Amino acid sequence: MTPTSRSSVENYRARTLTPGLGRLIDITDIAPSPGGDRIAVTGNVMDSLDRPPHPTCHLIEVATGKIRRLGGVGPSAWSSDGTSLAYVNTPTSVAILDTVTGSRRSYELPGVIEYLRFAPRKSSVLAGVAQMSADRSGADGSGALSQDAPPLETHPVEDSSHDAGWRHAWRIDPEEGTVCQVSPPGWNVWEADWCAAGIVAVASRHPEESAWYHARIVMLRGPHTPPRVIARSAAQLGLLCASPDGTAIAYAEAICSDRGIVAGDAKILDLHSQEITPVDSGNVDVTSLAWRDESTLLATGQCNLTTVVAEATRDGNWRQVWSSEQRTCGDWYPNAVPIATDDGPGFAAAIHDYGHPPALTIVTSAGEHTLLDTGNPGSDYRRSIGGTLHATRWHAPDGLEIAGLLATPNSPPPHPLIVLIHGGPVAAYRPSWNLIYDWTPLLVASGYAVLHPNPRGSGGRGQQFASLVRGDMGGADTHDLISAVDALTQRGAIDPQRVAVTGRSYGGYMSAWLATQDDRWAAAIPMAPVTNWISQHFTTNINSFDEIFLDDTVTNPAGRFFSRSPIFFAERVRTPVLLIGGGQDRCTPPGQAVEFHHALSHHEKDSTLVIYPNEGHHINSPGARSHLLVALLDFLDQHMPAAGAPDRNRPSGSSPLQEPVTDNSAPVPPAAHDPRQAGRNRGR
Ligand SMILES: CSCC[C@H](NC=O)C(=O)N[C@@H](CO)C(=O)O
Repeated sequence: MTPTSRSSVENYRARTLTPGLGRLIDITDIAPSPGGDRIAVTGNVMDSLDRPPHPTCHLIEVATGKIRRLGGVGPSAWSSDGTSLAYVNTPTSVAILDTVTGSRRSYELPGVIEYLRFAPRKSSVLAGVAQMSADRSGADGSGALSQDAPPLETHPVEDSSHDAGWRHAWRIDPEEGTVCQVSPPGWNVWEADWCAAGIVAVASRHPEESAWYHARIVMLRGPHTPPRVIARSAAQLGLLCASPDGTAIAYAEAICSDRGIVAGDAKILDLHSQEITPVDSGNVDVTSLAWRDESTLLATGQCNLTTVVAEATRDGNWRQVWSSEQRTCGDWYPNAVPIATDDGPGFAAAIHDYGHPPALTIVTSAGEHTLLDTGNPGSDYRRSIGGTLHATRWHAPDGLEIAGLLATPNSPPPHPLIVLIHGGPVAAYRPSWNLIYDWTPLLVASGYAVLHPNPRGSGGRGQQFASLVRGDMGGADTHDLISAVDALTQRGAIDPQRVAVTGRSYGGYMSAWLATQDDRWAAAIPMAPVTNWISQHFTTNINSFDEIFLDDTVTNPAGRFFSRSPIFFAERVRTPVLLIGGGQDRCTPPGQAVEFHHALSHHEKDSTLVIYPNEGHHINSPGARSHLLVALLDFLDQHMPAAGAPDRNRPSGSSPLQEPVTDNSAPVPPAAHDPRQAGRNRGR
């Protein structure tokens, strides 16, 4: 670790984060009251630079913008008369606040509460409860849900005592003061909502993450009766919500690679007639659904790089009410919720773009009204050093147009380039504040252009486009990425001698794979990668994923489990490789990075391995994150220094990232981020 990169990262973190300490820095859940006069908001607050942000609920008065901190960890739900607000108070308890009297009662549940739904016109609350041993989704960072459990001493996915935790639906009855499980044993409930006949759910017969890929929509019939299946799909099912009168449900049918990252075709199922009406959203992949009233849904979606908000009626008609190619809302994908306003029906969303962090905004036909802006001098500073983001398009060798977002320093081109490949593969970039990973502004400020490509298989371009990666991972999408580098070179935007490839999860797989397929890369940095689909199949908690997306069986020796695994082509690699993994990752276990490192070392290639013992699929703790960024900058600087990168001979403090800050943070405690396992092999 060079002191220069270290001080760059520490200064970057201090200057971008310190001004936001103690304040909301993002918005993760928005719940408007039925009358639209108040909005319950959950967002993250960071108290100190060396602790991860924590979620907190707030209540905002729409007329005045007055904000009250409720505490709790969210999310929340309103009763239909607007007099009660339920919110997750601690990970395992729900608070129900009487907003008229101010009194509050708390209900303890036997696990981690993931979502809440108030029964229409009643006081009961439905809670989705996951047992402590249940897995987080890969999209949520993987690892066990239990925050307090000590890190496992053994390799987590090989620990046979690890019992997959179940997820169940529970009912809280405030009038009786009781809580009870309402889903039957033997059925795992991923999502649920009230309906006229009881409760509808996305459910599967097994609790493991892998079972989600085959989940169905069921009608729950109490804790002692098997549910009745009411909808199934060859793809995945999500975004379930029931109409306020409980007579219909809306959901999305989508090709998904991750639980919680859903973009697809919206459907409405009439629970009485059993008739399913497709919503005609055209080229828009639907990413969130919420009923405005008995007959109208507010839907959000992505169409290529554009974010779309629309209203859909029960007969499947679609009317766009807002769209932007420059701004977006939501987290992994666009998200917005309906709100009643004096100007008529509107929507509330956390709107952001590459230059502005999320701002809670109410949008009506009369215009936009910002209620809460999470911007602060730290985000202003980040904008000032983060360069410019442009949409860019190129053609793959087979003629298919591919789109992406290119972030460039404000210095003249050509720039050294980092190709930052998103995970999934069915996810997508759009012009958002964090561009999924939150690394781009630092890389741009260090002198690198960063390409965020949406190769075939990405979300937001329809189910046919998403399906192009099924049975062909590491196939045509490889050429979508290579052709991007060719196009940017031809346009004079980048220096082809200094191109790195990186990404996490599926992006980590593609980074390792590209290093085996082409020698043009100056550096490859696969993070949480898959490098051997065969061992991945037997160690991951989502082995349905590889079967679906390789469209093959692990026992086929001539099949894609072999032919698309980077490890079997390690001898071809000419690129220096830095492999990163999380010790608690159950999605792409750390063994995937370890195996590739050993294979590269066996062939005397230049490989470095860093495993963070206490991290999951995402590297979240501030210490490990800082270590990762320093390792990344050092590796890039070593193999493809940026012209505008800090000059090693320049005195500290003379580059934008090294200016001393007045309110500096404490240095990162070394014990928090010392990699347990780090190896280096200097190859030929
Ligand atoms: C390559 S195996 C699984 C990869 C994972 N997708 C499914 O779980 C993945 O790429 N996750 C992304 C999110 O899309 C990530 O960034 O973690």
